Amino acid sequence: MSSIKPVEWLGDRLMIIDQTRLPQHEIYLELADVHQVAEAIKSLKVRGAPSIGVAAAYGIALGAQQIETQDLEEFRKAYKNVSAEIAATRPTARNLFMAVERMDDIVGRAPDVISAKDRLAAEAEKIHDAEIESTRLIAQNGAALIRDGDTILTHCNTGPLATTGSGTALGVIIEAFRQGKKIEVLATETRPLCQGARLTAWELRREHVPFRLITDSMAGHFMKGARVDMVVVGADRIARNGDTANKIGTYSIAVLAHENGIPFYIAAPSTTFDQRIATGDEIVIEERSPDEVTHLYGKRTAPEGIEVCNPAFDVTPANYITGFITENGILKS
Ligand SMILES: CSC[C@@H](O)[C@@H](O)C(=O)COP(=O)(O)O
Repeated sequence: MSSIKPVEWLGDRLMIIDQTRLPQHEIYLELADVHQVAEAIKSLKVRGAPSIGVAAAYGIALGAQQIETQDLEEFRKAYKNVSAEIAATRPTARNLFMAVERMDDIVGRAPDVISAKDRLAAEAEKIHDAEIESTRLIAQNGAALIRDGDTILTHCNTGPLATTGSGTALGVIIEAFRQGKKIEVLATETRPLCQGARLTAWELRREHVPFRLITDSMAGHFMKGARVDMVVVGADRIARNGDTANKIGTYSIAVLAHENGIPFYIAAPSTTFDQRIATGDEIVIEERSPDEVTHLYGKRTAPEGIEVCNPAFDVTPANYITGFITENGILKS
């Protein structure tokens, strides 16, 4: 089985797998400029906090490469637009802003245009390599929490597609399975865009991990019946006090886990932790198009002309979180 490369730097363009077309179509797209990268992030062709951060870094490196001047001040002015275009794509994932800040810092310190461009490309590769290594360690650290015979519930998609590496929550699950533990997974559909049904189901099947797909509203039913031993999900941004933004629906699952005495873990690299914000109240929640709610797989399911809410994420208060599985070990909440 070939390994998935959700984001690949080709030196003068970026290749991604179009996650909006999975699982029916495995299509790779070549993105030739920063505008195409920004559009791919906005439209979720590339998605999941670590993958967004990696694509953002390469997008900025690509945009900078295409600035034609040799004058450093002019270059820095044009670079600001490149960086701002990427920063404006999606507001919630900390990884995106971590990447933007690191790239901005490189430009601020470069002595000339040629070295700025070279160092930006090198920095993007460094960010990419670090996410791959972090998720490898997260998978190992988290797998130790899983016992033989466990049923694990997960939400959204947090595998290789979402991370460019082993995955966060899904990486933990896949690693436990590879270690020979007999586990079963309950994967939620994850409305409105069905990252669970489309992407997690695709990734688990590729890995031959036994799983069953459930709709989001079935989670409580399975937890109450003592048929879930552990919940593990990913994160888009974690505040200093441990409040965690993740895919919409995560908060409901955390409350249900708490009510039923089931451990609830967040798996995330240090690049998702935001030291600048004290609590989850400061996290900006992305509001996406109403079409994502009124339509399912491109087909309208709701009447025309109605009011719709579509927050892409919610915040789970730290007191519902048993612990954080990171590359540096398990942090208790
Ligand atoms: C390892 S990915 C962690 C999160 O980014 C993931 O759980 C999630 O919420 C993804 O949301 P998405 O809107 O699909 O980018």
